[in-house]
Amino acid sequence: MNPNLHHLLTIAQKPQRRIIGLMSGTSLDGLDVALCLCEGSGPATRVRVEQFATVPYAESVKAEIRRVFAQNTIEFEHLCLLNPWIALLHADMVLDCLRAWEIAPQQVDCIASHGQTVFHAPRSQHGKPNFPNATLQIGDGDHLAVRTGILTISDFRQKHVAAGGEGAPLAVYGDYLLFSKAGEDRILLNMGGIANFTFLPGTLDVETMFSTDVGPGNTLLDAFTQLYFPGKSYDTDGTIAAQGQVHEPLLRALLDHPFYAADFPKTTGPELFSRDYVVQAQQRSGSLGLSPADLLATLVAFSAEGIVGAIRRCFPTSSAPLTVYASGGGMHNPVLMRALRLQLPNCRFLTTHDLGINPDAKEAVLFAVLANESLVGSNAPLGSSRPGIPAVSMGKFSFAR
Ligand SMILES: Nc1ncnc2c1ncn2[C@@H]1O[C@H](COP(=O)(O)OP(=O)(O)OP(=O)(O)O)[C@@H](O)[C@H]1O
Ligand SMILES: CC(=O)N[C@H]1[C@@H]2OC[C@@H](O2)[C@@H](O)[C@@H]1O[C@H](C)C(=O)O
Repeated sequence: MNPNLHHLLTIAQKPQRRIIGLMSGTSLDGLDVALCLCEGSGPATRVRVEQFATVPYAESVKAEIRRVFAQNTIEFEHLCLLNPWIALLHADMVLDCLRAWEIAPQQVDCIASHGQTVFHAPRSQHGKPNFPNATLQIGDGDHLAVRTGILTISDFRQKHVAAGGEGAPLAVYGDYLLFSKAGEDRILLNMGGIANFTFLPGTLDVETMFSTDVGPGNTLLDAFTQLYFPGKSYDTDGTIAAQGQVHEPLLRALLDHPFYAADFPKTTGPELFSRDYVVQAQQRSGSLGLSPADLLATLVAFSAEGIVGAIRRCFPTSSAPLTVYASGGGMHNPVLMRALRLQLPNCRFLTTHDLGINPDAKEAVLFAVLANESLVGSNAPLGSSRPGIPAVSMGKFSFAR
C-alpha cells in the first residue's frame, strides 16, 4: 500500500485529530488560523479550539490579491503566479503560528484550507445559460502540504458546485453539526465581507434547515472607507457612519436589484456588490455628492436591510422568538448591530461565543469540521434535498510527500 494511504487510515482511526482550519475571506484582512482538536464525526462531532490567530495581510499582499480579486479583466499570468504564491504565504503563516504555539508540524494531522476566493460566479450572477455555476479559490493545496509537511485538504467548494450547489454557503454543514440544539430554532448569522445565515430548526430536521447569502456585510463599508480615508482598512467601531444620516432615496436605490427579489438560497460576492454598484445607485437617486459619513451611514443601513429583509422573508409568521448567534467582523460594528436589534425586536442577539466558539474563528473552525468529515464522516454525508445542501464530502487531498 502507498504509505500515504496508510497515513490517511491512521489519521482517520485516531480518537482525536488535530486539524488546522484556514480561512481567508472576502475582506482580505488576513488569514484566520484555528488549531482545532476534533473528536467523532457527524452529529457526534466535538471541537475544541486550542489556538486561534488572525495573521494580518501586509498592504503589499492585499495589493497583489486585489489585482485579480473579483475583477473581470486581469493579467492571466498574475493569477497563475498567485495560486502557488498564496499557498506558500499561508504555509509560512501556519508554520509561524505553530512555532509561536510551540506545536511541531508533526503534531498536526491535517490542514483544512479554504484558499482565497478570487471570483464567484453563480449562474444567477453571470447570466450565461450555457455555463454552470462556478467559483474559484486559489492557494494550491499541494504547495501547502509540501511546504508544511502536513496533509492538506483544500478546495472544498468545487464538490458542492459539482453536486448542484453554488459553492456556498458551506457554513451550513458545520453549523448543523456543531450548533444545532433540539427545541431551539437558531439563526447563525455571519457578517464578513458578505453576510449569510444558516437556519437551524429546533426539530433538527435537515429538510427544514437552510442557508443563504443575504447581501453585503462589510465589503462596501470597507471599499468606501478605503477610498475616502486612505490608510484606513475599515470604519473602526462604525465611528464615521455614526456621524452620518441615512439617505433614504439612495438606500431604496441600493435595495432595488434583482438579487433582493430572487428566491433563497442564493449566493453573491463583491463581483456584484462593488463600488460601481453603489455609484450607479447614487446616480439613480441623485446622491452623488453625499458626504463620506452619510454614505457610510447609508451603506450600514443597506447591509442591515439585506439581513433584516431576508430574516423577515424567511420567517414571516414566526411568533416564537428566534435566537440569532452572530459571528464575523460585522458583529464588532455597533452601528450595524444597533440597526439589527432595532429592526428585529423579536430576535434575541447573542454571538457564537455563547456557543463556545470564538466568533472571529468560526469560519476557520467550520473548514476544520469539513475536513474532519472528509476524513472520518460516514458514507451518508450530511445533506438535505433542499437546494444548496447536497450530501457530499468535500475537499481535495494533498499529501506532503
Ligand atoms: N471594530 C470593528 N468595527 C467595525 N468593523 C469591524 C471591526 N472589526 C472588524 N470589522 C469588519 O469586519 C471585517 C472583517 O470581517 P471578517 O474577517 O469576518 O471577513 P471575511 O472572513 O474576510 O469575510 P467573508 O466571511 O465574507 O469571507 C473588516 O474588514 C471590517 O469591515
Ligand atoms: C465564494 C465565497 O468565498 N463565498 C464566501 C463569501 O463570504 C461569506 C459568504 O460569501 C459565504 O457564502 C462564503 O463563505 C462562507 C465561509 C461559507 O461558504 O459559508
